[in-house]
Amino acid sequence: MLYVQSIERAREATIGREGVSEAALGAALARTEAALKVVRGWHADGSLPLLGLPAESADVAALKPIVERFAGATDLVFLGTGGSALGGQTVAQLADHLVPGAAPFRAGPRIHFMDNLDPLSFAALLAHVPLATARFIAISKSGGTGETLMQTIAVLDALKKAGLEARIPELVFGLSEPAKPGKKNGLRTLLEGFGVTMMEHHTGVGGRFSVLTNVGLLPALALGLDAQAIRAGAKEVMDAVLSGKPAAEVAPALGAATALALAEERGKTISVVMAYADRLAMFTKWYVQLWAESLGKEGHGTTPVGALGPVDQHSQLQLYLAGPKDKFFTVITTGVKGKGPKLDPELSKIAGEPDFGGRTIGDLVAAQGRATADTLAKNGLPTRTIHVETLDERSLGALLMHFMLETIIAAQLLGIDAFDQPAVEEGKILAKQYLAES
Ligand SMILES: O=P(O)(O)OC[C@H]1O[C@](O)(CO)[C@@H](O)[C@@H]1O
Repeated sequence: MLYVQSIERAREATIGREGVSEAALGAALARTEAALKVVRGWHADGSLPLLGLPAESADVAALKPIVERFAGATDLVFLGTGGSALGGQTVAQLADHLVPGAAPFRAGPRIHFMDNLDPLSFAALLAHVPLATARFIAISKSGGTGETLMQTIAVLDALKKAGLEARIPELVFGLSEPAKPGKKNGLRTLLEGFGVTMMEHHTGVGGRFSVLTNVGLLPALALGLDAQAIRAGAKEVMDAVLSGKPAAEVAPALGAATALALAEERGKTISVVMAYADRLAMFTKWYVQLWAESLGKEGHGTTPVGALGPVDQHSQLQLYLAGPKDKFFTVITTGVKGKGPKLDPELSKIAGEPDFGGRTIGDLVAAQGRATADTLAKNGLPTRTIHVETLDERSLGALLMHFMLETIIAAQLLGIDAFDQPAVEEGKILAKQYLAES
């Protein structure tokens, strides 16, 4: 198994009355059998293409010629937001993207995910990025997201003003849904007008579920990662779902049942995912969108919170341990024992920490992850642990698939559609209206 999940510290039998009772978990698991059946049916009839992706590889191979066109680039600038950026960034962290201490020294092109629209940041990018040697990749499933359209227009304009208009088809790439009669796709129309190569966003895979498509795997390949291994890891989890085993033995099903039972029985309306690895920081942000946008409907949903260990022990843990008992915790650890600098015994003694001597930084981080899970449990707070011994493409693929399946199964249990986000549209329309009036 690429990861090991345990819900023992979420059970009433282990932690007391804030934990899920056997009866409530049993009932949720019984409902989960039906949800699993639905998911297996969707896989069999192909009606949810995401479920078949882990077994595919031809589409990944087809990205090679695009990635070859990035060769020699000084900068790769990804334009896009939400599901069009979070999966790519999550995967890119395996190649040290946004990893303190490592990111500035990584070989290869500089990576920019301009996912948040901030005028000062975007102006800074355009002022500093060498336009002639950068590649710009605009990603939007709908092709109508205001942030992405604005960024793309600004880039095209900058290229034109720099006398690079003739090179736009070489420097700019697009990724969006195929043209549909009667459906506006501003990004596609704009870029095609400049002769830009357009890649197709899978029509059957929603943005926040798109990390295993070209949306997440193009950045992976561009950073030299093994995209097929990401798919292979995801396939192991999908295979477990298809194995026909009972829900209690299928990790994403057990996770969904536990989360839902804790929300219903014990009022755990906040789901904190705390990962003890810098390279999982974006994973927690990806999870937040996935869980929030998929389940926050019709008065349902629990509020996802991403946290990073050990740093957030020094900001959030006090609240988690002594604040309202409204949270379900997931602590994700990796096999860091023995990793990193080994500490000098003499210096450790002088610092008043003789036990640090001969130990590695990874030894401490491993101990901290374990201690946090145990402390939460000792305080009667329901905690699931997920351990990934080796964080690499395969295990990340497995984690991504686990959480996508857990979310889909949770939506089934709640009787809601995991794949739309109708409430967000209202604000988008209003913002465009205010802009027109300004
Ligand atoms: O990929 P698109 O269509 O630009 O959408 C970006 C994001 O905006 C949302 O539609 C929400 O506003 C997300 O669901 C999506 O991931």
